Amino acid sequence: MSASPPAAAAKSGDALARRLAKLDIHRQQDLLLHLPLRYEDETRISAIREAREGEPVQVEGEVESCEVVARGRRQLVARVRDDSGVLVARWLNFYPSQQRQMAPGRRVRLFGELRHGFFGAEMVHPRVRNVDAGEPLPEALTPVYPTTAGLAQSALRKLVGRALDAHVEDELLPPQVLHDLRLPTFSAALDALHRPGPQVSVAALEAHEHPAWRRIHFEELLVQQISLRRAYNARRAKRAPALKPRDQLTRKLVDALPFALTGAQRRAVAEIARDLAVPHPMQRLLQGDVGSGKTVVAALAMLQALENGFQAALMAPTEILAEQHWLKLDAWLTPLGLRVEWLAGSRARKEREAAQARLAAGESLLAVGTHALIEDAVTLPRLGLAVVDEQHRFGVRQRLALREKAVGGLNPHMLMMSATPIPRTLAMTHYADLDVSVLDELPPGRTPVATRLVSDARRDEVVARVAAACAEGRQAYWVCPLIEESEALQLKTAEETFERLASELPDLRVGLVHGRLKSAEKSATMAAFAAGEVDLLVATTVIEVGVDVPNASLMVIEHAERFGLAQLHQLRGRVGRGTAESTCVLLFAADQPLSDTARARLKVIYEHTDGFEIAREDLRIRGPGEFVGARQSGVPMLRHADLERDADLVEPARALAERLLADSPQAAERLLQRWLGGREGLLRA
Ligand SMILES: Nc1ncnc2c1ncn2[C@@H]1O[C@H](COP(=O)(O)OP(=O)(O)OP(=O)(O)O)[C@@H](O)[C@H]1O
Repeated sequence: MSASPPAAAAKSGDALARRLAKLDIHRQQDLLLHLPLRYEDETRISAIREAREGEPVQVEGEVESCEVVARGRRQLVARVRDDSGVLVARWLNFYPSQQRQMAPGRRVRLFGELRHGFFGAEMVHPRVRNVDAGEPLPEALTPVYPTTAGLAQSALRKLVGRALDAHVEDELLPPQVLHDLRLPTFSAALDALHRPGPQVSVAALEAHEHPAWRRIHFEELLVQQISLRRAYNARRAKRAPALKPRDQLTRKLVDALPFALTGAQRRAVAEIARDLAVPHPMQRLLQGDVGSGKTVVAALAMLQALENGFQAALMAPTEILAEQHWLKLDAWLTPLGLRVEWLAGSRARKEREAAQARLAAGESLLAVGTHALIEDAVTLPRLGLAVVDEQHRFGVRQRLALREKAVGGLNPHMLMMSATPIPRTLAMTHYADLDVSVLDELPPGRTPVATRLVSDARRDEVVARVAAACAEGRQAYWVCPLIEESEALQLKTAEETFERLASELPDLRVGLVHGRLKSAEKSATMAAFAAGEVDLLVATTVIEVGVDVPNASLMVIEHAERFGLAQLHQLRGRVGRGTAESTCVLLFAADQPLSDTARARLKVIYEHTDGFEIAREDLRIRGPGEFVGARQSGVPMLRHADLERDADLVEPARALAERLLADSPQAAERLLQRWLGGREGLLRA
């Protein structure tokens, strides 16, 4: 895009190129997709006397006078007259060129907001255009583009205009799709957005409700699908060990379990088993609602690797969670004669080194741990399956690091697990490069958790309820108020809550866990709670995921209005895991009004128990951002499309992406080029 020499031109061309690069405009055609933020209507002229206040208008008249007034700060003050009256225009900071534009006798069009003040009509800092009498008005609305310092709207408009003039129709979508979805062609959409005619409603354009926008949204979603699908295909072309189902260890585990697998678990196990048997790396996301039983599904997948002489490892983001998994796997697999190695920061160095040595020598085939698993000292030479729990809490690099523990170019299969249900549109747009298994069925015998919303003015009654539940031999959680701004304050609050409850409930054995405790203390307290030696566990959100104590039947969450929906759902999921009737009490602050969002969240959690439903509501309330850590996942970000508004376009985009990749790979490639240019690699890094 930079101008050609001579030197001076080249220099200013470079500066321009740098500014454009800031807007992510690197090629001529990037200008086409640099779409307006809003529009100004310069297609009509208002009479000064009749011009409406409070909205941008254009007036035209002759400059009667123009002078620099030094009243405090220097101002440029001009009077402009049309047939209906006079208007005063003012500039606080001005250039000599502006003064020249406003020379008395010149004819001007002023664009800006007009006020009818005490001294008559006034405009502050209007935009000025010198015109000849009778000069025609522009036929299109004036687009206003996102820009950057040093790049004027007018310059950007010219560049876009030139790119549009040079653009030749380059329709890459099949006519049938345009017809079915009632979309304009690419060129027509660009024209409509960059140069909308005067009859088009500015409001509809700015609200992205015009068919031209729909075309852009669809194409952007399509490009995202193509890009994800290509990544998927590229991965499936790589080689991985074929881990055939041999039904030896897996059968033994299924027979030994104290429960029968649910239908959903059996389905997921079969999907995974099929993937593992293929000599290409699996990349599957296992999504399950709270308490749906993901761990056993992971265990069966790991055993399939073992049956084929390969190792398997499971990594979880927190020590509490990793330890829970380890305890479960250890209890299930030790009876089968298997050793499960436990790798976490808190383990004594000697024990850790011994475990690492057994894994490195291939004597041990199974490892469970935290980030400790991806430390340099760890090798898993025959790693055939890497399982990552709560995968969105890890960075891309960490997930890859686990896979790279294998040696000799071995490419392990990956199973990722998430306890945060993700709405379907979001899964399709962010995880289209993964296969997804869903556990949408809870083990039988669970009674739904009753949710109560209680004002904290009635805290005493809630404390009494805790006492009653524990007197019946049940256990309870009390979740401390969340204080995101300060970890120190969070700690103090947790300790105070603990002390207060311990003194209010002298007959109960009360424990405390929070993020700042040493790992050994944390796991001792958790173990005591699991063993029924602690009645009431006061905790911060460290217990959010994975904690599984079926005898706990009461959960109290203080200042529930401060928690996010996914968090509340996860926390509530800590109870109702046994057969006893369980209750979750959401205490909310009585002394201050709830924000609309907080109220909406509490209503959703009160009304719904299904995680997928809650996730859909959550998406509606706060948008997709926090669900998936989109930036981390390396998926190209959507600039124009909106998953909520354009939900109906996602499925057609997915279908067309697959079709294009199969039947017209060139069109798919050109779409990627059009939208991402050479940047796809960067975005996916
Ligand atoms: N089919 C089943 N029938 C009965 N109990 C089951 C079944 N599957 C798993 N469980 C038990 O249900 C509990 C929850 O299982 P698990 O901890 O794997 O859930 P999870 O999906 O990880 O949930 P969370 O994300 O809430 O931790 C465990 O105690 C587990 O042993």
